[in-house]
Amino acid sequence: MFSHPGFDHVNDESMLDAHGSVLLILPILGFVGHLIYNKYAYGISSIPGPFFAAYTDLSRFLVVWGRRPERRHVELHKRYGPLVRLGPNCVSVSDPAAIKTIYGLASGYVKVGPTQRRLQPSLSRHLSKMTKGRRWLTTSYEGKQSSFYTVQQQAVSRDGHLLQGMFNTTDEQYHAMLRRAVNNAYAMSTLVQFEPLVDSTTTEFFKQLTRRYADRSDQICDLGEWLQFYAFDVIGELTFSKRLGFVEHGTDVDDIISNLESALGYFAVIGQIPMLDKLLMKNPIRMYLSRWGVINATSPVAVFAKSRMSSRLTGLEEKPPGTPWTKSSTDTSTRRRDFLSRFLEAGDKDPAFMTPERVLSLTSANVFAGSDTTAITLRAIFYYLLKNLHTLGALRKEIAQAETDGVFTRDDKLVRWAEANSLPYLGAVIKESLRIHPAAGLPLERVVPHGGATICGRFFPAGTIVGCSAWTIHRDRGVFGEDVDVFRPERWLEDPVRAAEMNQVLFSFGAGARTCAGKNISYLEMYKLVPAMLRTFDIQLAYPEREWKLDNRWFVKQSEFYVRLTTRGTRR
Ligand code: HEM
Repeated sequence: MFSHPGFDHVNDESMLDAHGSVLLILPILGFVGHLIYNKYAYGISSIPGPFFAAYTDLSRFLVVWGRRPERRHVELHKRYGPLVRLGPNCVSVSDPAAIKTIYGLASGYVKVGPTQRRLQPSLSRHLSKMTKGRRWLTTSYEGKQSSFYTVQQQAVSRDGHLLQGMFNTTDEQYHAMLRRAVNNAYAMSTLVQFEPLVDSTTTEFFKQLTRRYADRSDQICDLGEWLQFYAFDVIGELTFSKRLGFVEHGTDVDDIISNLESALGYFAVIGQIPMLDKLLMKNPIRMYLSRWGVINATSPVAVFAKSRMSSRLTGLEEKPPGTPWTKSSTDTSTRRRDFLSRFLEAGDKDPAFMTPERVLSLTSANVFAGSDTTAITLRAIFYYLLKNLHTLGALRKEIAQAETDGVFTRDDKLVRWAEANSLPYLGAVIKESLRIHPAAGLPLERVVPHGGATICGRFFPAGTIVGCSAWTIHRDRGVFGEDVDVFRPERWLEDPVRAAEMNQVLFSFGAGARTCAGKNISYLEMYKLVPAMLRTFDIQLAYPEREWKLDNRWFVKQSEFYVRLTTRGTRR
């Protein structure tokens, strides 16, 4: 056979070129195929949304990365209507009527969410036969795949053991048992017993503000930061009977605020592409290094909660997870009626279920879910009052009237819960602040249950991630009125029927089985602090022409909220 060396060379080169091209083209084809699959395989291709959102979760990842997703979500719903596709398998819903459907007690929507491919049922059944039901090949929406909420489960010990708390657990049965065991601690009827714990922090808070800022023309107070110190110390008092020292020292004790902030930023962004969590925070190598003591992967919140609990309990550090701890029998503080003592009582009733680790998870959940959120709402209350001076005037008038009527019975300027509760305008201010600036700034994701569901007249296959965000729900003009962008507490007082309707869809605390456990506690804090603060100080914006800054890392945190303080009446 004739063969010319030059030709061989040419053939080799073209073979190589062909191989190279195939190697290049195959991944491109795979990638394009993957994008097209994303667009059509989830059965929601007709839901409108930004172009790239249908093809890749990178789209919503970048929106959250930009730190103002709540603003973007409001814009998107204005443009596309009540249903917006945020990702290949993720839909944001802004119709208030959908709250009942998605979050209703018997709705069957849960916090578990798939990130792996969800196959159409027929294809899934077929593949299941082919693979003899092996799950890893036939990914379904059931099971414990990573999701927005599992990203938030953090390591509780160096061995990488994850803490399943009330807020972040995706096991609904476990959640129901946990919540049932401690529901009493959060009940309205226990609030009165918590009052002294709130009062002691409030007294210290006013003492520090007076000493550092009041009546000093050279001193500007970062009220936003101080309200955060306050909220953290209150949660410390309520949970551990131990103020954590934020207010006394005017500083971020043990860097817990900044640590929590970083964690929240991570949860928000990585929660959009949850499988990244396995490469980053829950990377097996990272966990391995932690087990070997090279790094420490334990969550700062868990470390913080553990160290606060250690003075009340012995043997916490040494025992492996799951073994009971012993209460220090000589420590009378265990009898205090704070959250920890209530959780421990639940442990006495059912030691097999309420293990030390679960008590730790409950105390951590309080710190995680109850500090930043309350600080954010308190900031919103004061900021909007100061930006809308007529509302501040109306609230001051109500407080002055209560003063004249002898409603307030304490010798200091603090206000009892029952007294504050009798102030309707105060209630309206709090509700309006919760409406206009909800703490949680992302859709609260849930998974459409078996059989699929109809939302806003559209069918969604089982496994679709759907969620409402308070930021879009609260801008529904049908429910809240045409002036949704205006801070107007009066809307809550004008018409009782309308107010009841608004109350029904106020979504700041979520809804249904996973609604905020600490809602009553946060009302207790807000109802007590706001009138007491206004009775103690005159407050003015230091820079009335400036706006605060917002940063949405799951919770929409405000900064640059500066005020001047003047003491009212006689100093205490
Ligand atoms: C104004 C203050 C607060 C706001 C706006 C708020 C908001 C929320 C929201 C939106 C959820 C539901 C999250 C979801 O569905 O994914 C939630 C859950 C939760 N919150 Fe709050 N919260 C506040 C204060 C508190 C306080 C003070 C505590 C503790 C004392 C607390 C403890 C919890 C817990 C334990 C959960 C999980 C409930 C469950 O899944 O059963 N929160 N909160």
